Amino acid sequence: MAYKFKEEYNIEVTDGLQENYRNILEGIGEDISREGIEKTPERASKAMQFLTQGYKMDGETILKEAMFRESYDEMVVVKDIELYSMCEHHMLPFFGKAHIAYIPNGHIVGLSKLPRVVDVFARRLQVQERLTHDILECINKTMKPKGVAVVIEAVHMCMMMRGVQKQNSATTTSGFRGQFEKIETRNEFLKLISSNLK
Ligand SMILES: Nc1nc2c(ncn2[C@@H]2O[C@H](COP(=O)(O)OP(=O)(O)OP(=O)(O)O)[C@@H](O)[C@H]2O)c(=O)[nH]1
Ligand SMILES: [Zn+2]
Repeated sequence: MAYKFKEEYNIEVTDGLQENYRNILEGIGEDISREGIEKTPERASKAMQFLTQGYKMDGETILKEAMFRESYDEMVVVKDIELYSMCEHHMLPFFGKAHIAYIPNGHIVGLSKLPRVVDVFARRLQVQERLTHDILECINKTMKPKGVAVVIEAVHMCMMMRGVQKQNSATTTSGFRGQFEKIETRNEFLKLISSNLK
């Protein structure tokens, strides 16, 4: 169960980050001794460790914990997996949904492991394209399915709160391997993820 983030923080990392957060607060003109801010460096340090816990996780190990031999060879789709990540350019959140499909090749995987793999790669500094690719390749390499597809739809705070300040634009990225490279299979997946069935 190495992938479960325990609320245990490395003291040296926490101390190092706290020092830096103190500098940031001073840098923006905050009074670091006022009551509301006093503990903020420690809180922010722990929050940042939580949000980047994916660096310590391994997607392959997670998938292998629940791969079961099974002859089912139709498409399996897990859609609307919520994700929270941070862009590597501004360290601001981007968030949205991931949709994953695979076609088994002798093995199925525990359904919860797919959202866990999303978190492994989302809980780091990312760009949406690489996040999509990381998830795709992890599933492809570990499960060797007949096909795998990943679509991510997300909004980026760095485009909303600052910069171009566009509130209504969303970004879609996708990746397809194996049988999903065929247009009919890809279309079936895209149709399934656009249905409202919950
Ligand atoms: N391709 C891609 N770009 C991203 C992602 N997240 C943020 N960005 C972009 O990264 C770019 C960084 O561009 P720079 O010109 O170096 O940074 P900047 O001056 O802050 O740019 P603006 O955001 O346009 O103000 C921006 O265009 C962001 O919109 C992502 O996941 N994928
Ligand atoms: Zn950004």
